[in-house]
Amino acid sequence: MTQQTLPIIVRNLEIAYGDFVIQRNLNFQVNKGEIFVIMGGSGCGKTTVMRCMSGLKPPSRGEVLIEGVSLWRVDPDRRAGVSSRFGIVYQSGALWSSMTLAENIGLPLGEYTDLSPADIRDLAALKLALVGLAGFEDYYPSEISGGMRKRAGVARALALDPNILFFDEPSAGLDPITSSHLDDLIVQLRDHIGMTMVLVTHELPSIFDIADNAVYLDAETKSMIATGSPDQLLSESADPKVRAFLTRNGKINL
Ligand SMILES: Nc1ncnc2c1ncn2[C@@H]1O[C@H](COP(=O)(O)OP(=O)(O)OP(=O)(O)O)[C@@H](O)[C@H]1O
Repeated sequence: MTQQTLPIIVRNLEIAYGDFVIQRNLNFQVNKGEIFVIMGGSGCGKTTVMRCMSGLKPPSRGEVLIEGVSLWRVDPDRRAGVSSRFGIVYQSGALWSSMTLAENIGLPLGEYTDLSPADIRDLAALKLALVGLAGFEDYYPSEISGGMRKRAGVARALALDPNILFFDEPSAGLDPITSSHLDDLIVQLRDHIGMTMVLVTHELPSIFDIADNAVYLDAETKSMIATGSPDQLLSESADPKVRAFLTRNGKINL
């Protein structure tokens, strides 16, 4: 795959808050149609790296190439154009509590398209059906379960037909069964729509069940110490931190 067709290349990336560097020397790529996980212990910078990859926070050094376009070196208008092809699913679902699910999903459609209100409603219903919420158009977020709210958050992120979907801790606050259903949905969307997915998570079941490739960020050295498929990292990584992370709680037997 050439640089132009690779969805995401992260090159020599450094992220910082003010003078405080969180991660540096990050180099990895995300292939088209893959589920890519950013993993690591609490506070190592996973969410910040994802914010940088999705156009929300500028890096202090290095670059993020999206299909060959350097996201932080182009002008803000071009960056907004590239970012408009991203969908972001936030931990909380980020739904407006005073709006129905259909209205929540219709919001970006009303803002960024010329579709009529009737078409917007139809499209919102279609996106809800895609995530298994057909018939829930007129429900308010408070009237559905936590797992359903996450799905509605996914439907909203799908509203503008993104080519890359970013998830921040999709399983946060969900029980293991609901979380595994959400993982199934992520795989289905990738398989049926061919979207590229980037997930921040430290949930081992998700990492081993759905990730094609991953990067491990280490808080101590402030850099990535491994990248590859989780199975490959488990069997080949000599780094004790990566092995400890992937085998913690005795969930995986070596
Ligand atoms: N807006 C901010 N200003 C200053 N420091 C911040 C800000 N947001 C995060 N940080 C710090 O940056 C570091 C990385 O945070 P980040 O949320 O990216 O890590 P994470 O790996 O996603 O954490 P977690 O797994 O706990 O959600 C942390 O030390 C955090 O305290």
